Amino acid sequence: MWSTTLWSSQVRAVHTETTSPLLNNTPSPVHVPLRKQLKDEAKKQKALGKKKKKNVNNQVVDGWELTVGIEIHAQLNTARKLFSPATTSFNDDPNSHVAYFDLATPGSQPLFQKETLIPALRAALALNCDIQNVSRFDRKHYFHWDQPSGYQITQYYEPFARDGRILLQARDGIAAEDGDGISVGIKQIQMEQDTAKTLAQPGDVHWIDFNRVGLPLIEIITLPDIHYPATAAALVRKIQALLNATDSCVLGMEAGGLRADVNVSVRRTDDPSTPLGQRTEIKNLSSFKAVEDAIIAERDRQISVLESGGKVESETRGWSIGSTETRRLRGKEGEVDYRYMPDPDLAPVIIDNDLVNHLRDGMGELPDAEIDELIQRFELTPKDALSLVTLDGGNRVEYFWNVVDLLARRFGPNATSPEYLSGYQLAANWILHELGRLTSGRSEDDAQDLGFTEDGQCDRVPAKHLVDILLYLHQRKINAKVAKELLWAVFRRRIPDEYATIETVLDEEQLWFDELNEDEYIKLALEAAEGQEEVVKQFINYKQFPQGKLMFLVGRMIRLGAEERIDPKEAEKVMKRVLEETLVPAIRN
Ligand SMILES: Nc1ncnc2c1ncn2[C@@H]1O[C@H](COP(=O)(O)OP(=O)(O)OP(=O)(O)O)[C@@H](O)[C@H]1O
Ligand SMILES: [Mg+2]
Ligand SMILES: [Mg+2]
Repeated sequence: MWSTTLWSSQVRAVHTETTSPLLNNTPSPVHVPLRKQLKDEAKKQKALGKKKKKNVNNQVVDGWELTVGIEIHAQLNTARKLFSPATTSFNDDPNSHVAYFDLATPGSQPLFQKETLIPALRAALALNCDIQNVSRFDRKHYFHWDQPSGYQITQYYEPFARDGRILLQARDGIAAEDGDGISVGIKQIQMEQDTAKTLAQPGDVHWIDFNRVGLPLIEIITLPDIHYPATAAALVRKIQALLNATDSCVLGMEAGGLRADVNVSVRRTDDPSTPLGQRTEIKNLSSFKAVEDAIIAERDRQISVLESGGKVESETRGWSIGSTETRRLRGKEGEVDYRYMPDPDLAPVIIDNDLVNHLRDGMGELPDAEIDELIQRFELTPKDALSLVTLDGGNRVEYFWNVVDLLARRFGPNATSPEYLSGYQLAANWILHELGRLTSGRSEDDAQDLGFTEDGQCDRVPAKHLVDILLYLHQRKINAKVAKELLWAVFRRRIPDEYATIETVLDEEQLWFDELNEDEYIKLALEAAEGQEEVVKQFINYKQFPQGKLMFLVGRMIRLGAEERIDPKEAEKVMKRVLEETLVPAIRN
């Protein structure tokens, strides 16, 4: 009876005259993908030749204290909607996953989908919350086309999780003013329904996609514990990483699976007894940068209002990428406007301690512990370790672990001994930087996702191919240039079928590194220095070692020799030794 394909791939047009003052999701202008917005903005800035004030230097305004509290809405990783058996979908045909209840069809009733609790509980545990054994659902009323029933079901009076905490460390990218770290309180987490998606069209037409209506969300509400814009962005980034790591939410901000509302207030620092200032709320931010930029803009706006004798109004504001100002959307609705009431159609949610303990035991390693492990085991920099864990929603680090396993197998019984450390480091470096380069693209065609899966597979660059390339490079059987070309060939699927393995490619194309032997390097160094007495003289009694001159001579070596037989690092070493032991003494005498 519950149809999940109520409207098959149709988009209905709705004509509107007015918009509700209470609408939650303000209709967006004609939809432009985030990636394109970011690109366009970069172009615009470039064209203007504008140098923006760096955010790093803009964390504090003398005489004022900023206070921020954040509400994060995240889509739970579940198969079904919160109160209907319609399946969840991303990017499917519009209105293809809609049950009667989702449209508030008369006679339909909510059916709580219990399994949606599992990812919600995992998220709450990762944020150190107290799970409430009893919680309830309430109705929050407002009238807008994105919510057909006229109310959103949420948890207002009794949320399922309270009193959590998240620790932010310096390596998470918090403002320098916060020092080594800061703990931000989580006031509560509640489950609630998502709204339908509105796609504004030219003219007075809005398309509505009800696939999203009723999807399960959690709203994570922090205490107003944040005082610097960069720390706010770091908090959202870290919560996203935690939600990904616990599989509570699989989509990040860029994919629209996570949205943040920031609440901003300011107060003068001269009298510490003054209460917090009046907050305004900026809704629906969809990137970490937008979080930081919008807070800075709103802080500065409030300060100038107050400095000119005005009063900050309680209001809801908006922000668009690339702007320098927030804009008023509407006065902030109060609790009275929403007419909250317990939902009489839904029973209380009872959560047993056994379930909570079971989930806590099965949580696995959280990002902080994983970053510590990467730093300790492979001596990665905190920055690289953090990037590895954060990129691709945590999928890239899974790929790294797969590569580590394969490498260890190839290194043999002593795989954990220090002599192989540089091999694992090379892998981390390549997985972060060289693989990153593949998609940041030489051409538009390359600008695509590498498509890492949750279990760390990558169809475009299979781990076994990468391991072959890295091993040959590490053993100096190929040089870096060939290694990079091979990576591109793998990525672009340019390796012909008959070349089944990397080894056959190297054989067939004669790409093995046939490095010069020591005598040949020395001969080449001497040859490169011929007729360069003036340069060689710079290496006698220098104040600062003339590295530039050394590299000039190395450059000559590479041009004179067979480039594919030279390792530039080795050439540099030999050149330096030849200068010190032969060429300089010859001039001195
Ligand atoms: N003076 C203040 N300055 C900055 N932030 C504040 C201040 N007072 C409260 N906050 C923050 O504002 C947020 C309030 O969120 P909450 O969901 O409780 O209410 P709401 O914004 O009225 O609800 P909703 O937007 O979901 O309808 C919290 O993150 C809180 O920490
Ligand atoms: Mg809220
Ligand atoms: Mg709010």
